[in-house]
Amino acid sequence: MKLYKAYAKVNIFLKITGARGNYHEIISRFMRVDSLYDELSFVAKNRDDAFKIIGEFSCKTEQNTIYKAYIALLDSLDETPAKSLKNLMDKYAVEVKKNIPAFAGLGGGSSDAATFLKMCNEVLDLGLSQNELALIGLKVGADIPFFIYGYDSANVGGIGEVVEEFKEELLDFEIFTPKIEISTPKVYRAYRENFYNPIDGFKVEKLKKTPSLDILKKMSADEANDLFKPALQEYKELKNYYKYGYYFSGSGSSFFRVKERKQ
Ligand SMILES: C[C@](O)(CO)[C@H](O)COP(=O)(O)OP(=O)(O)OC[C@H]1O[C@@H](n2ccc(N)nc2=O)[C@H](O)[C@@H]1O
Ligand SMILES: Nc1ncnc2c1ncn2[C@@H]1O[C@H](COP(=O)(O)OP(=O)(O)OP(=O)(O)O)[C@@H](O)[C@H]1O
Repeated sequence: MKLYKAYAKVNIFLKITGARGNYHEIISRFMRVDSLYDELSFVAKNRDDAFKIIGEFSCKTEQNTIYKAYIALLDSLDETPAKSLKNLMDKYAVEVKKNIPAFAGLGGGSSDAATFLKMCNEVLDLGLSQNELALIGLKVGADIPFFIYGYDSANVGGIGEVVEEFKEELLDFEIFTPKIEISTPKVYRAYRENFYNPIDGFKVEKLKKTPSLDILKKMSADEANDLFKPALQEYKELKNYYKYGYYFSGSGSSFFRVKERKQ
């Protein structure tokens, strides 16, 4: 069966622009990490088994983003395509070769979910547009729309649903992920309680136009990512891993820097 790659991402910058209920509106440059991906495929399974995910996961199937994406997709479909989807998942398991670390700020779970949605759309010929898939994905996680569109680089806004391609060369990253299980809601909560200071529209427009390499030359790690300071506050041990010249991805715990321009 065909292998599908679910790439990781890094957040070159991540600035908060406001609040929306329990969520935060952001402006962030997402870049795909070409060298780090999970591999997903459909493999034949016993018809009697329930929805099955094969792979090394620390969570139950019901909590897996792939399962949540399946439920969200089922909910969005009319009766006939919903039946085909159920039929597909009766016959096949989703096998995942997990390479992207979890709790890493690299979007592993989100990328798996997005890839699963795209696989179903392709295999069942559901005819869903990228916008439709992104909206279904958004119900499962804020990072999923970026992975649906599959751009190398994009400015991501709203809570994650506004994805605008940014044309630039893909960069090659060196990444390290401290073994700290960072909770994304906890970091956002700490930001809201102690660091809340949304940036203005003028700065947003400037950031959106600046190439990623320039951002990384001009900004320090804490200037580039509004979640770095709250993460340091909530996870004191993070400080021991920080190395000068590295940047913080998402809510962590990964740090990255550019290796070289991709040939
Ligand atoms: C940190 C990032 O990964 C950066 O790309 C994302 O902003 C978070 O994306 P994610 O992990 O897919 O987030 P979700 O699983 O949708 O949300 C987890 C929790 O993070 C917080 N959250 C998430 C996204 C966002 N724009 N504002 C938030 O405040 C909310 O408390 C939410 O309940
Ligand atoms: N498909 C999946 N891959 C990895 N972890 C998953 C998946 N589905 C659910 N999880 C659970 O989600 C948590 C971590 O999620 P994930 O791998 O997406 O990392 P993350 O670093 O939080 O991602 P993000 O970049 O969005 O912050 C763990 O509790 C893990 O058990």
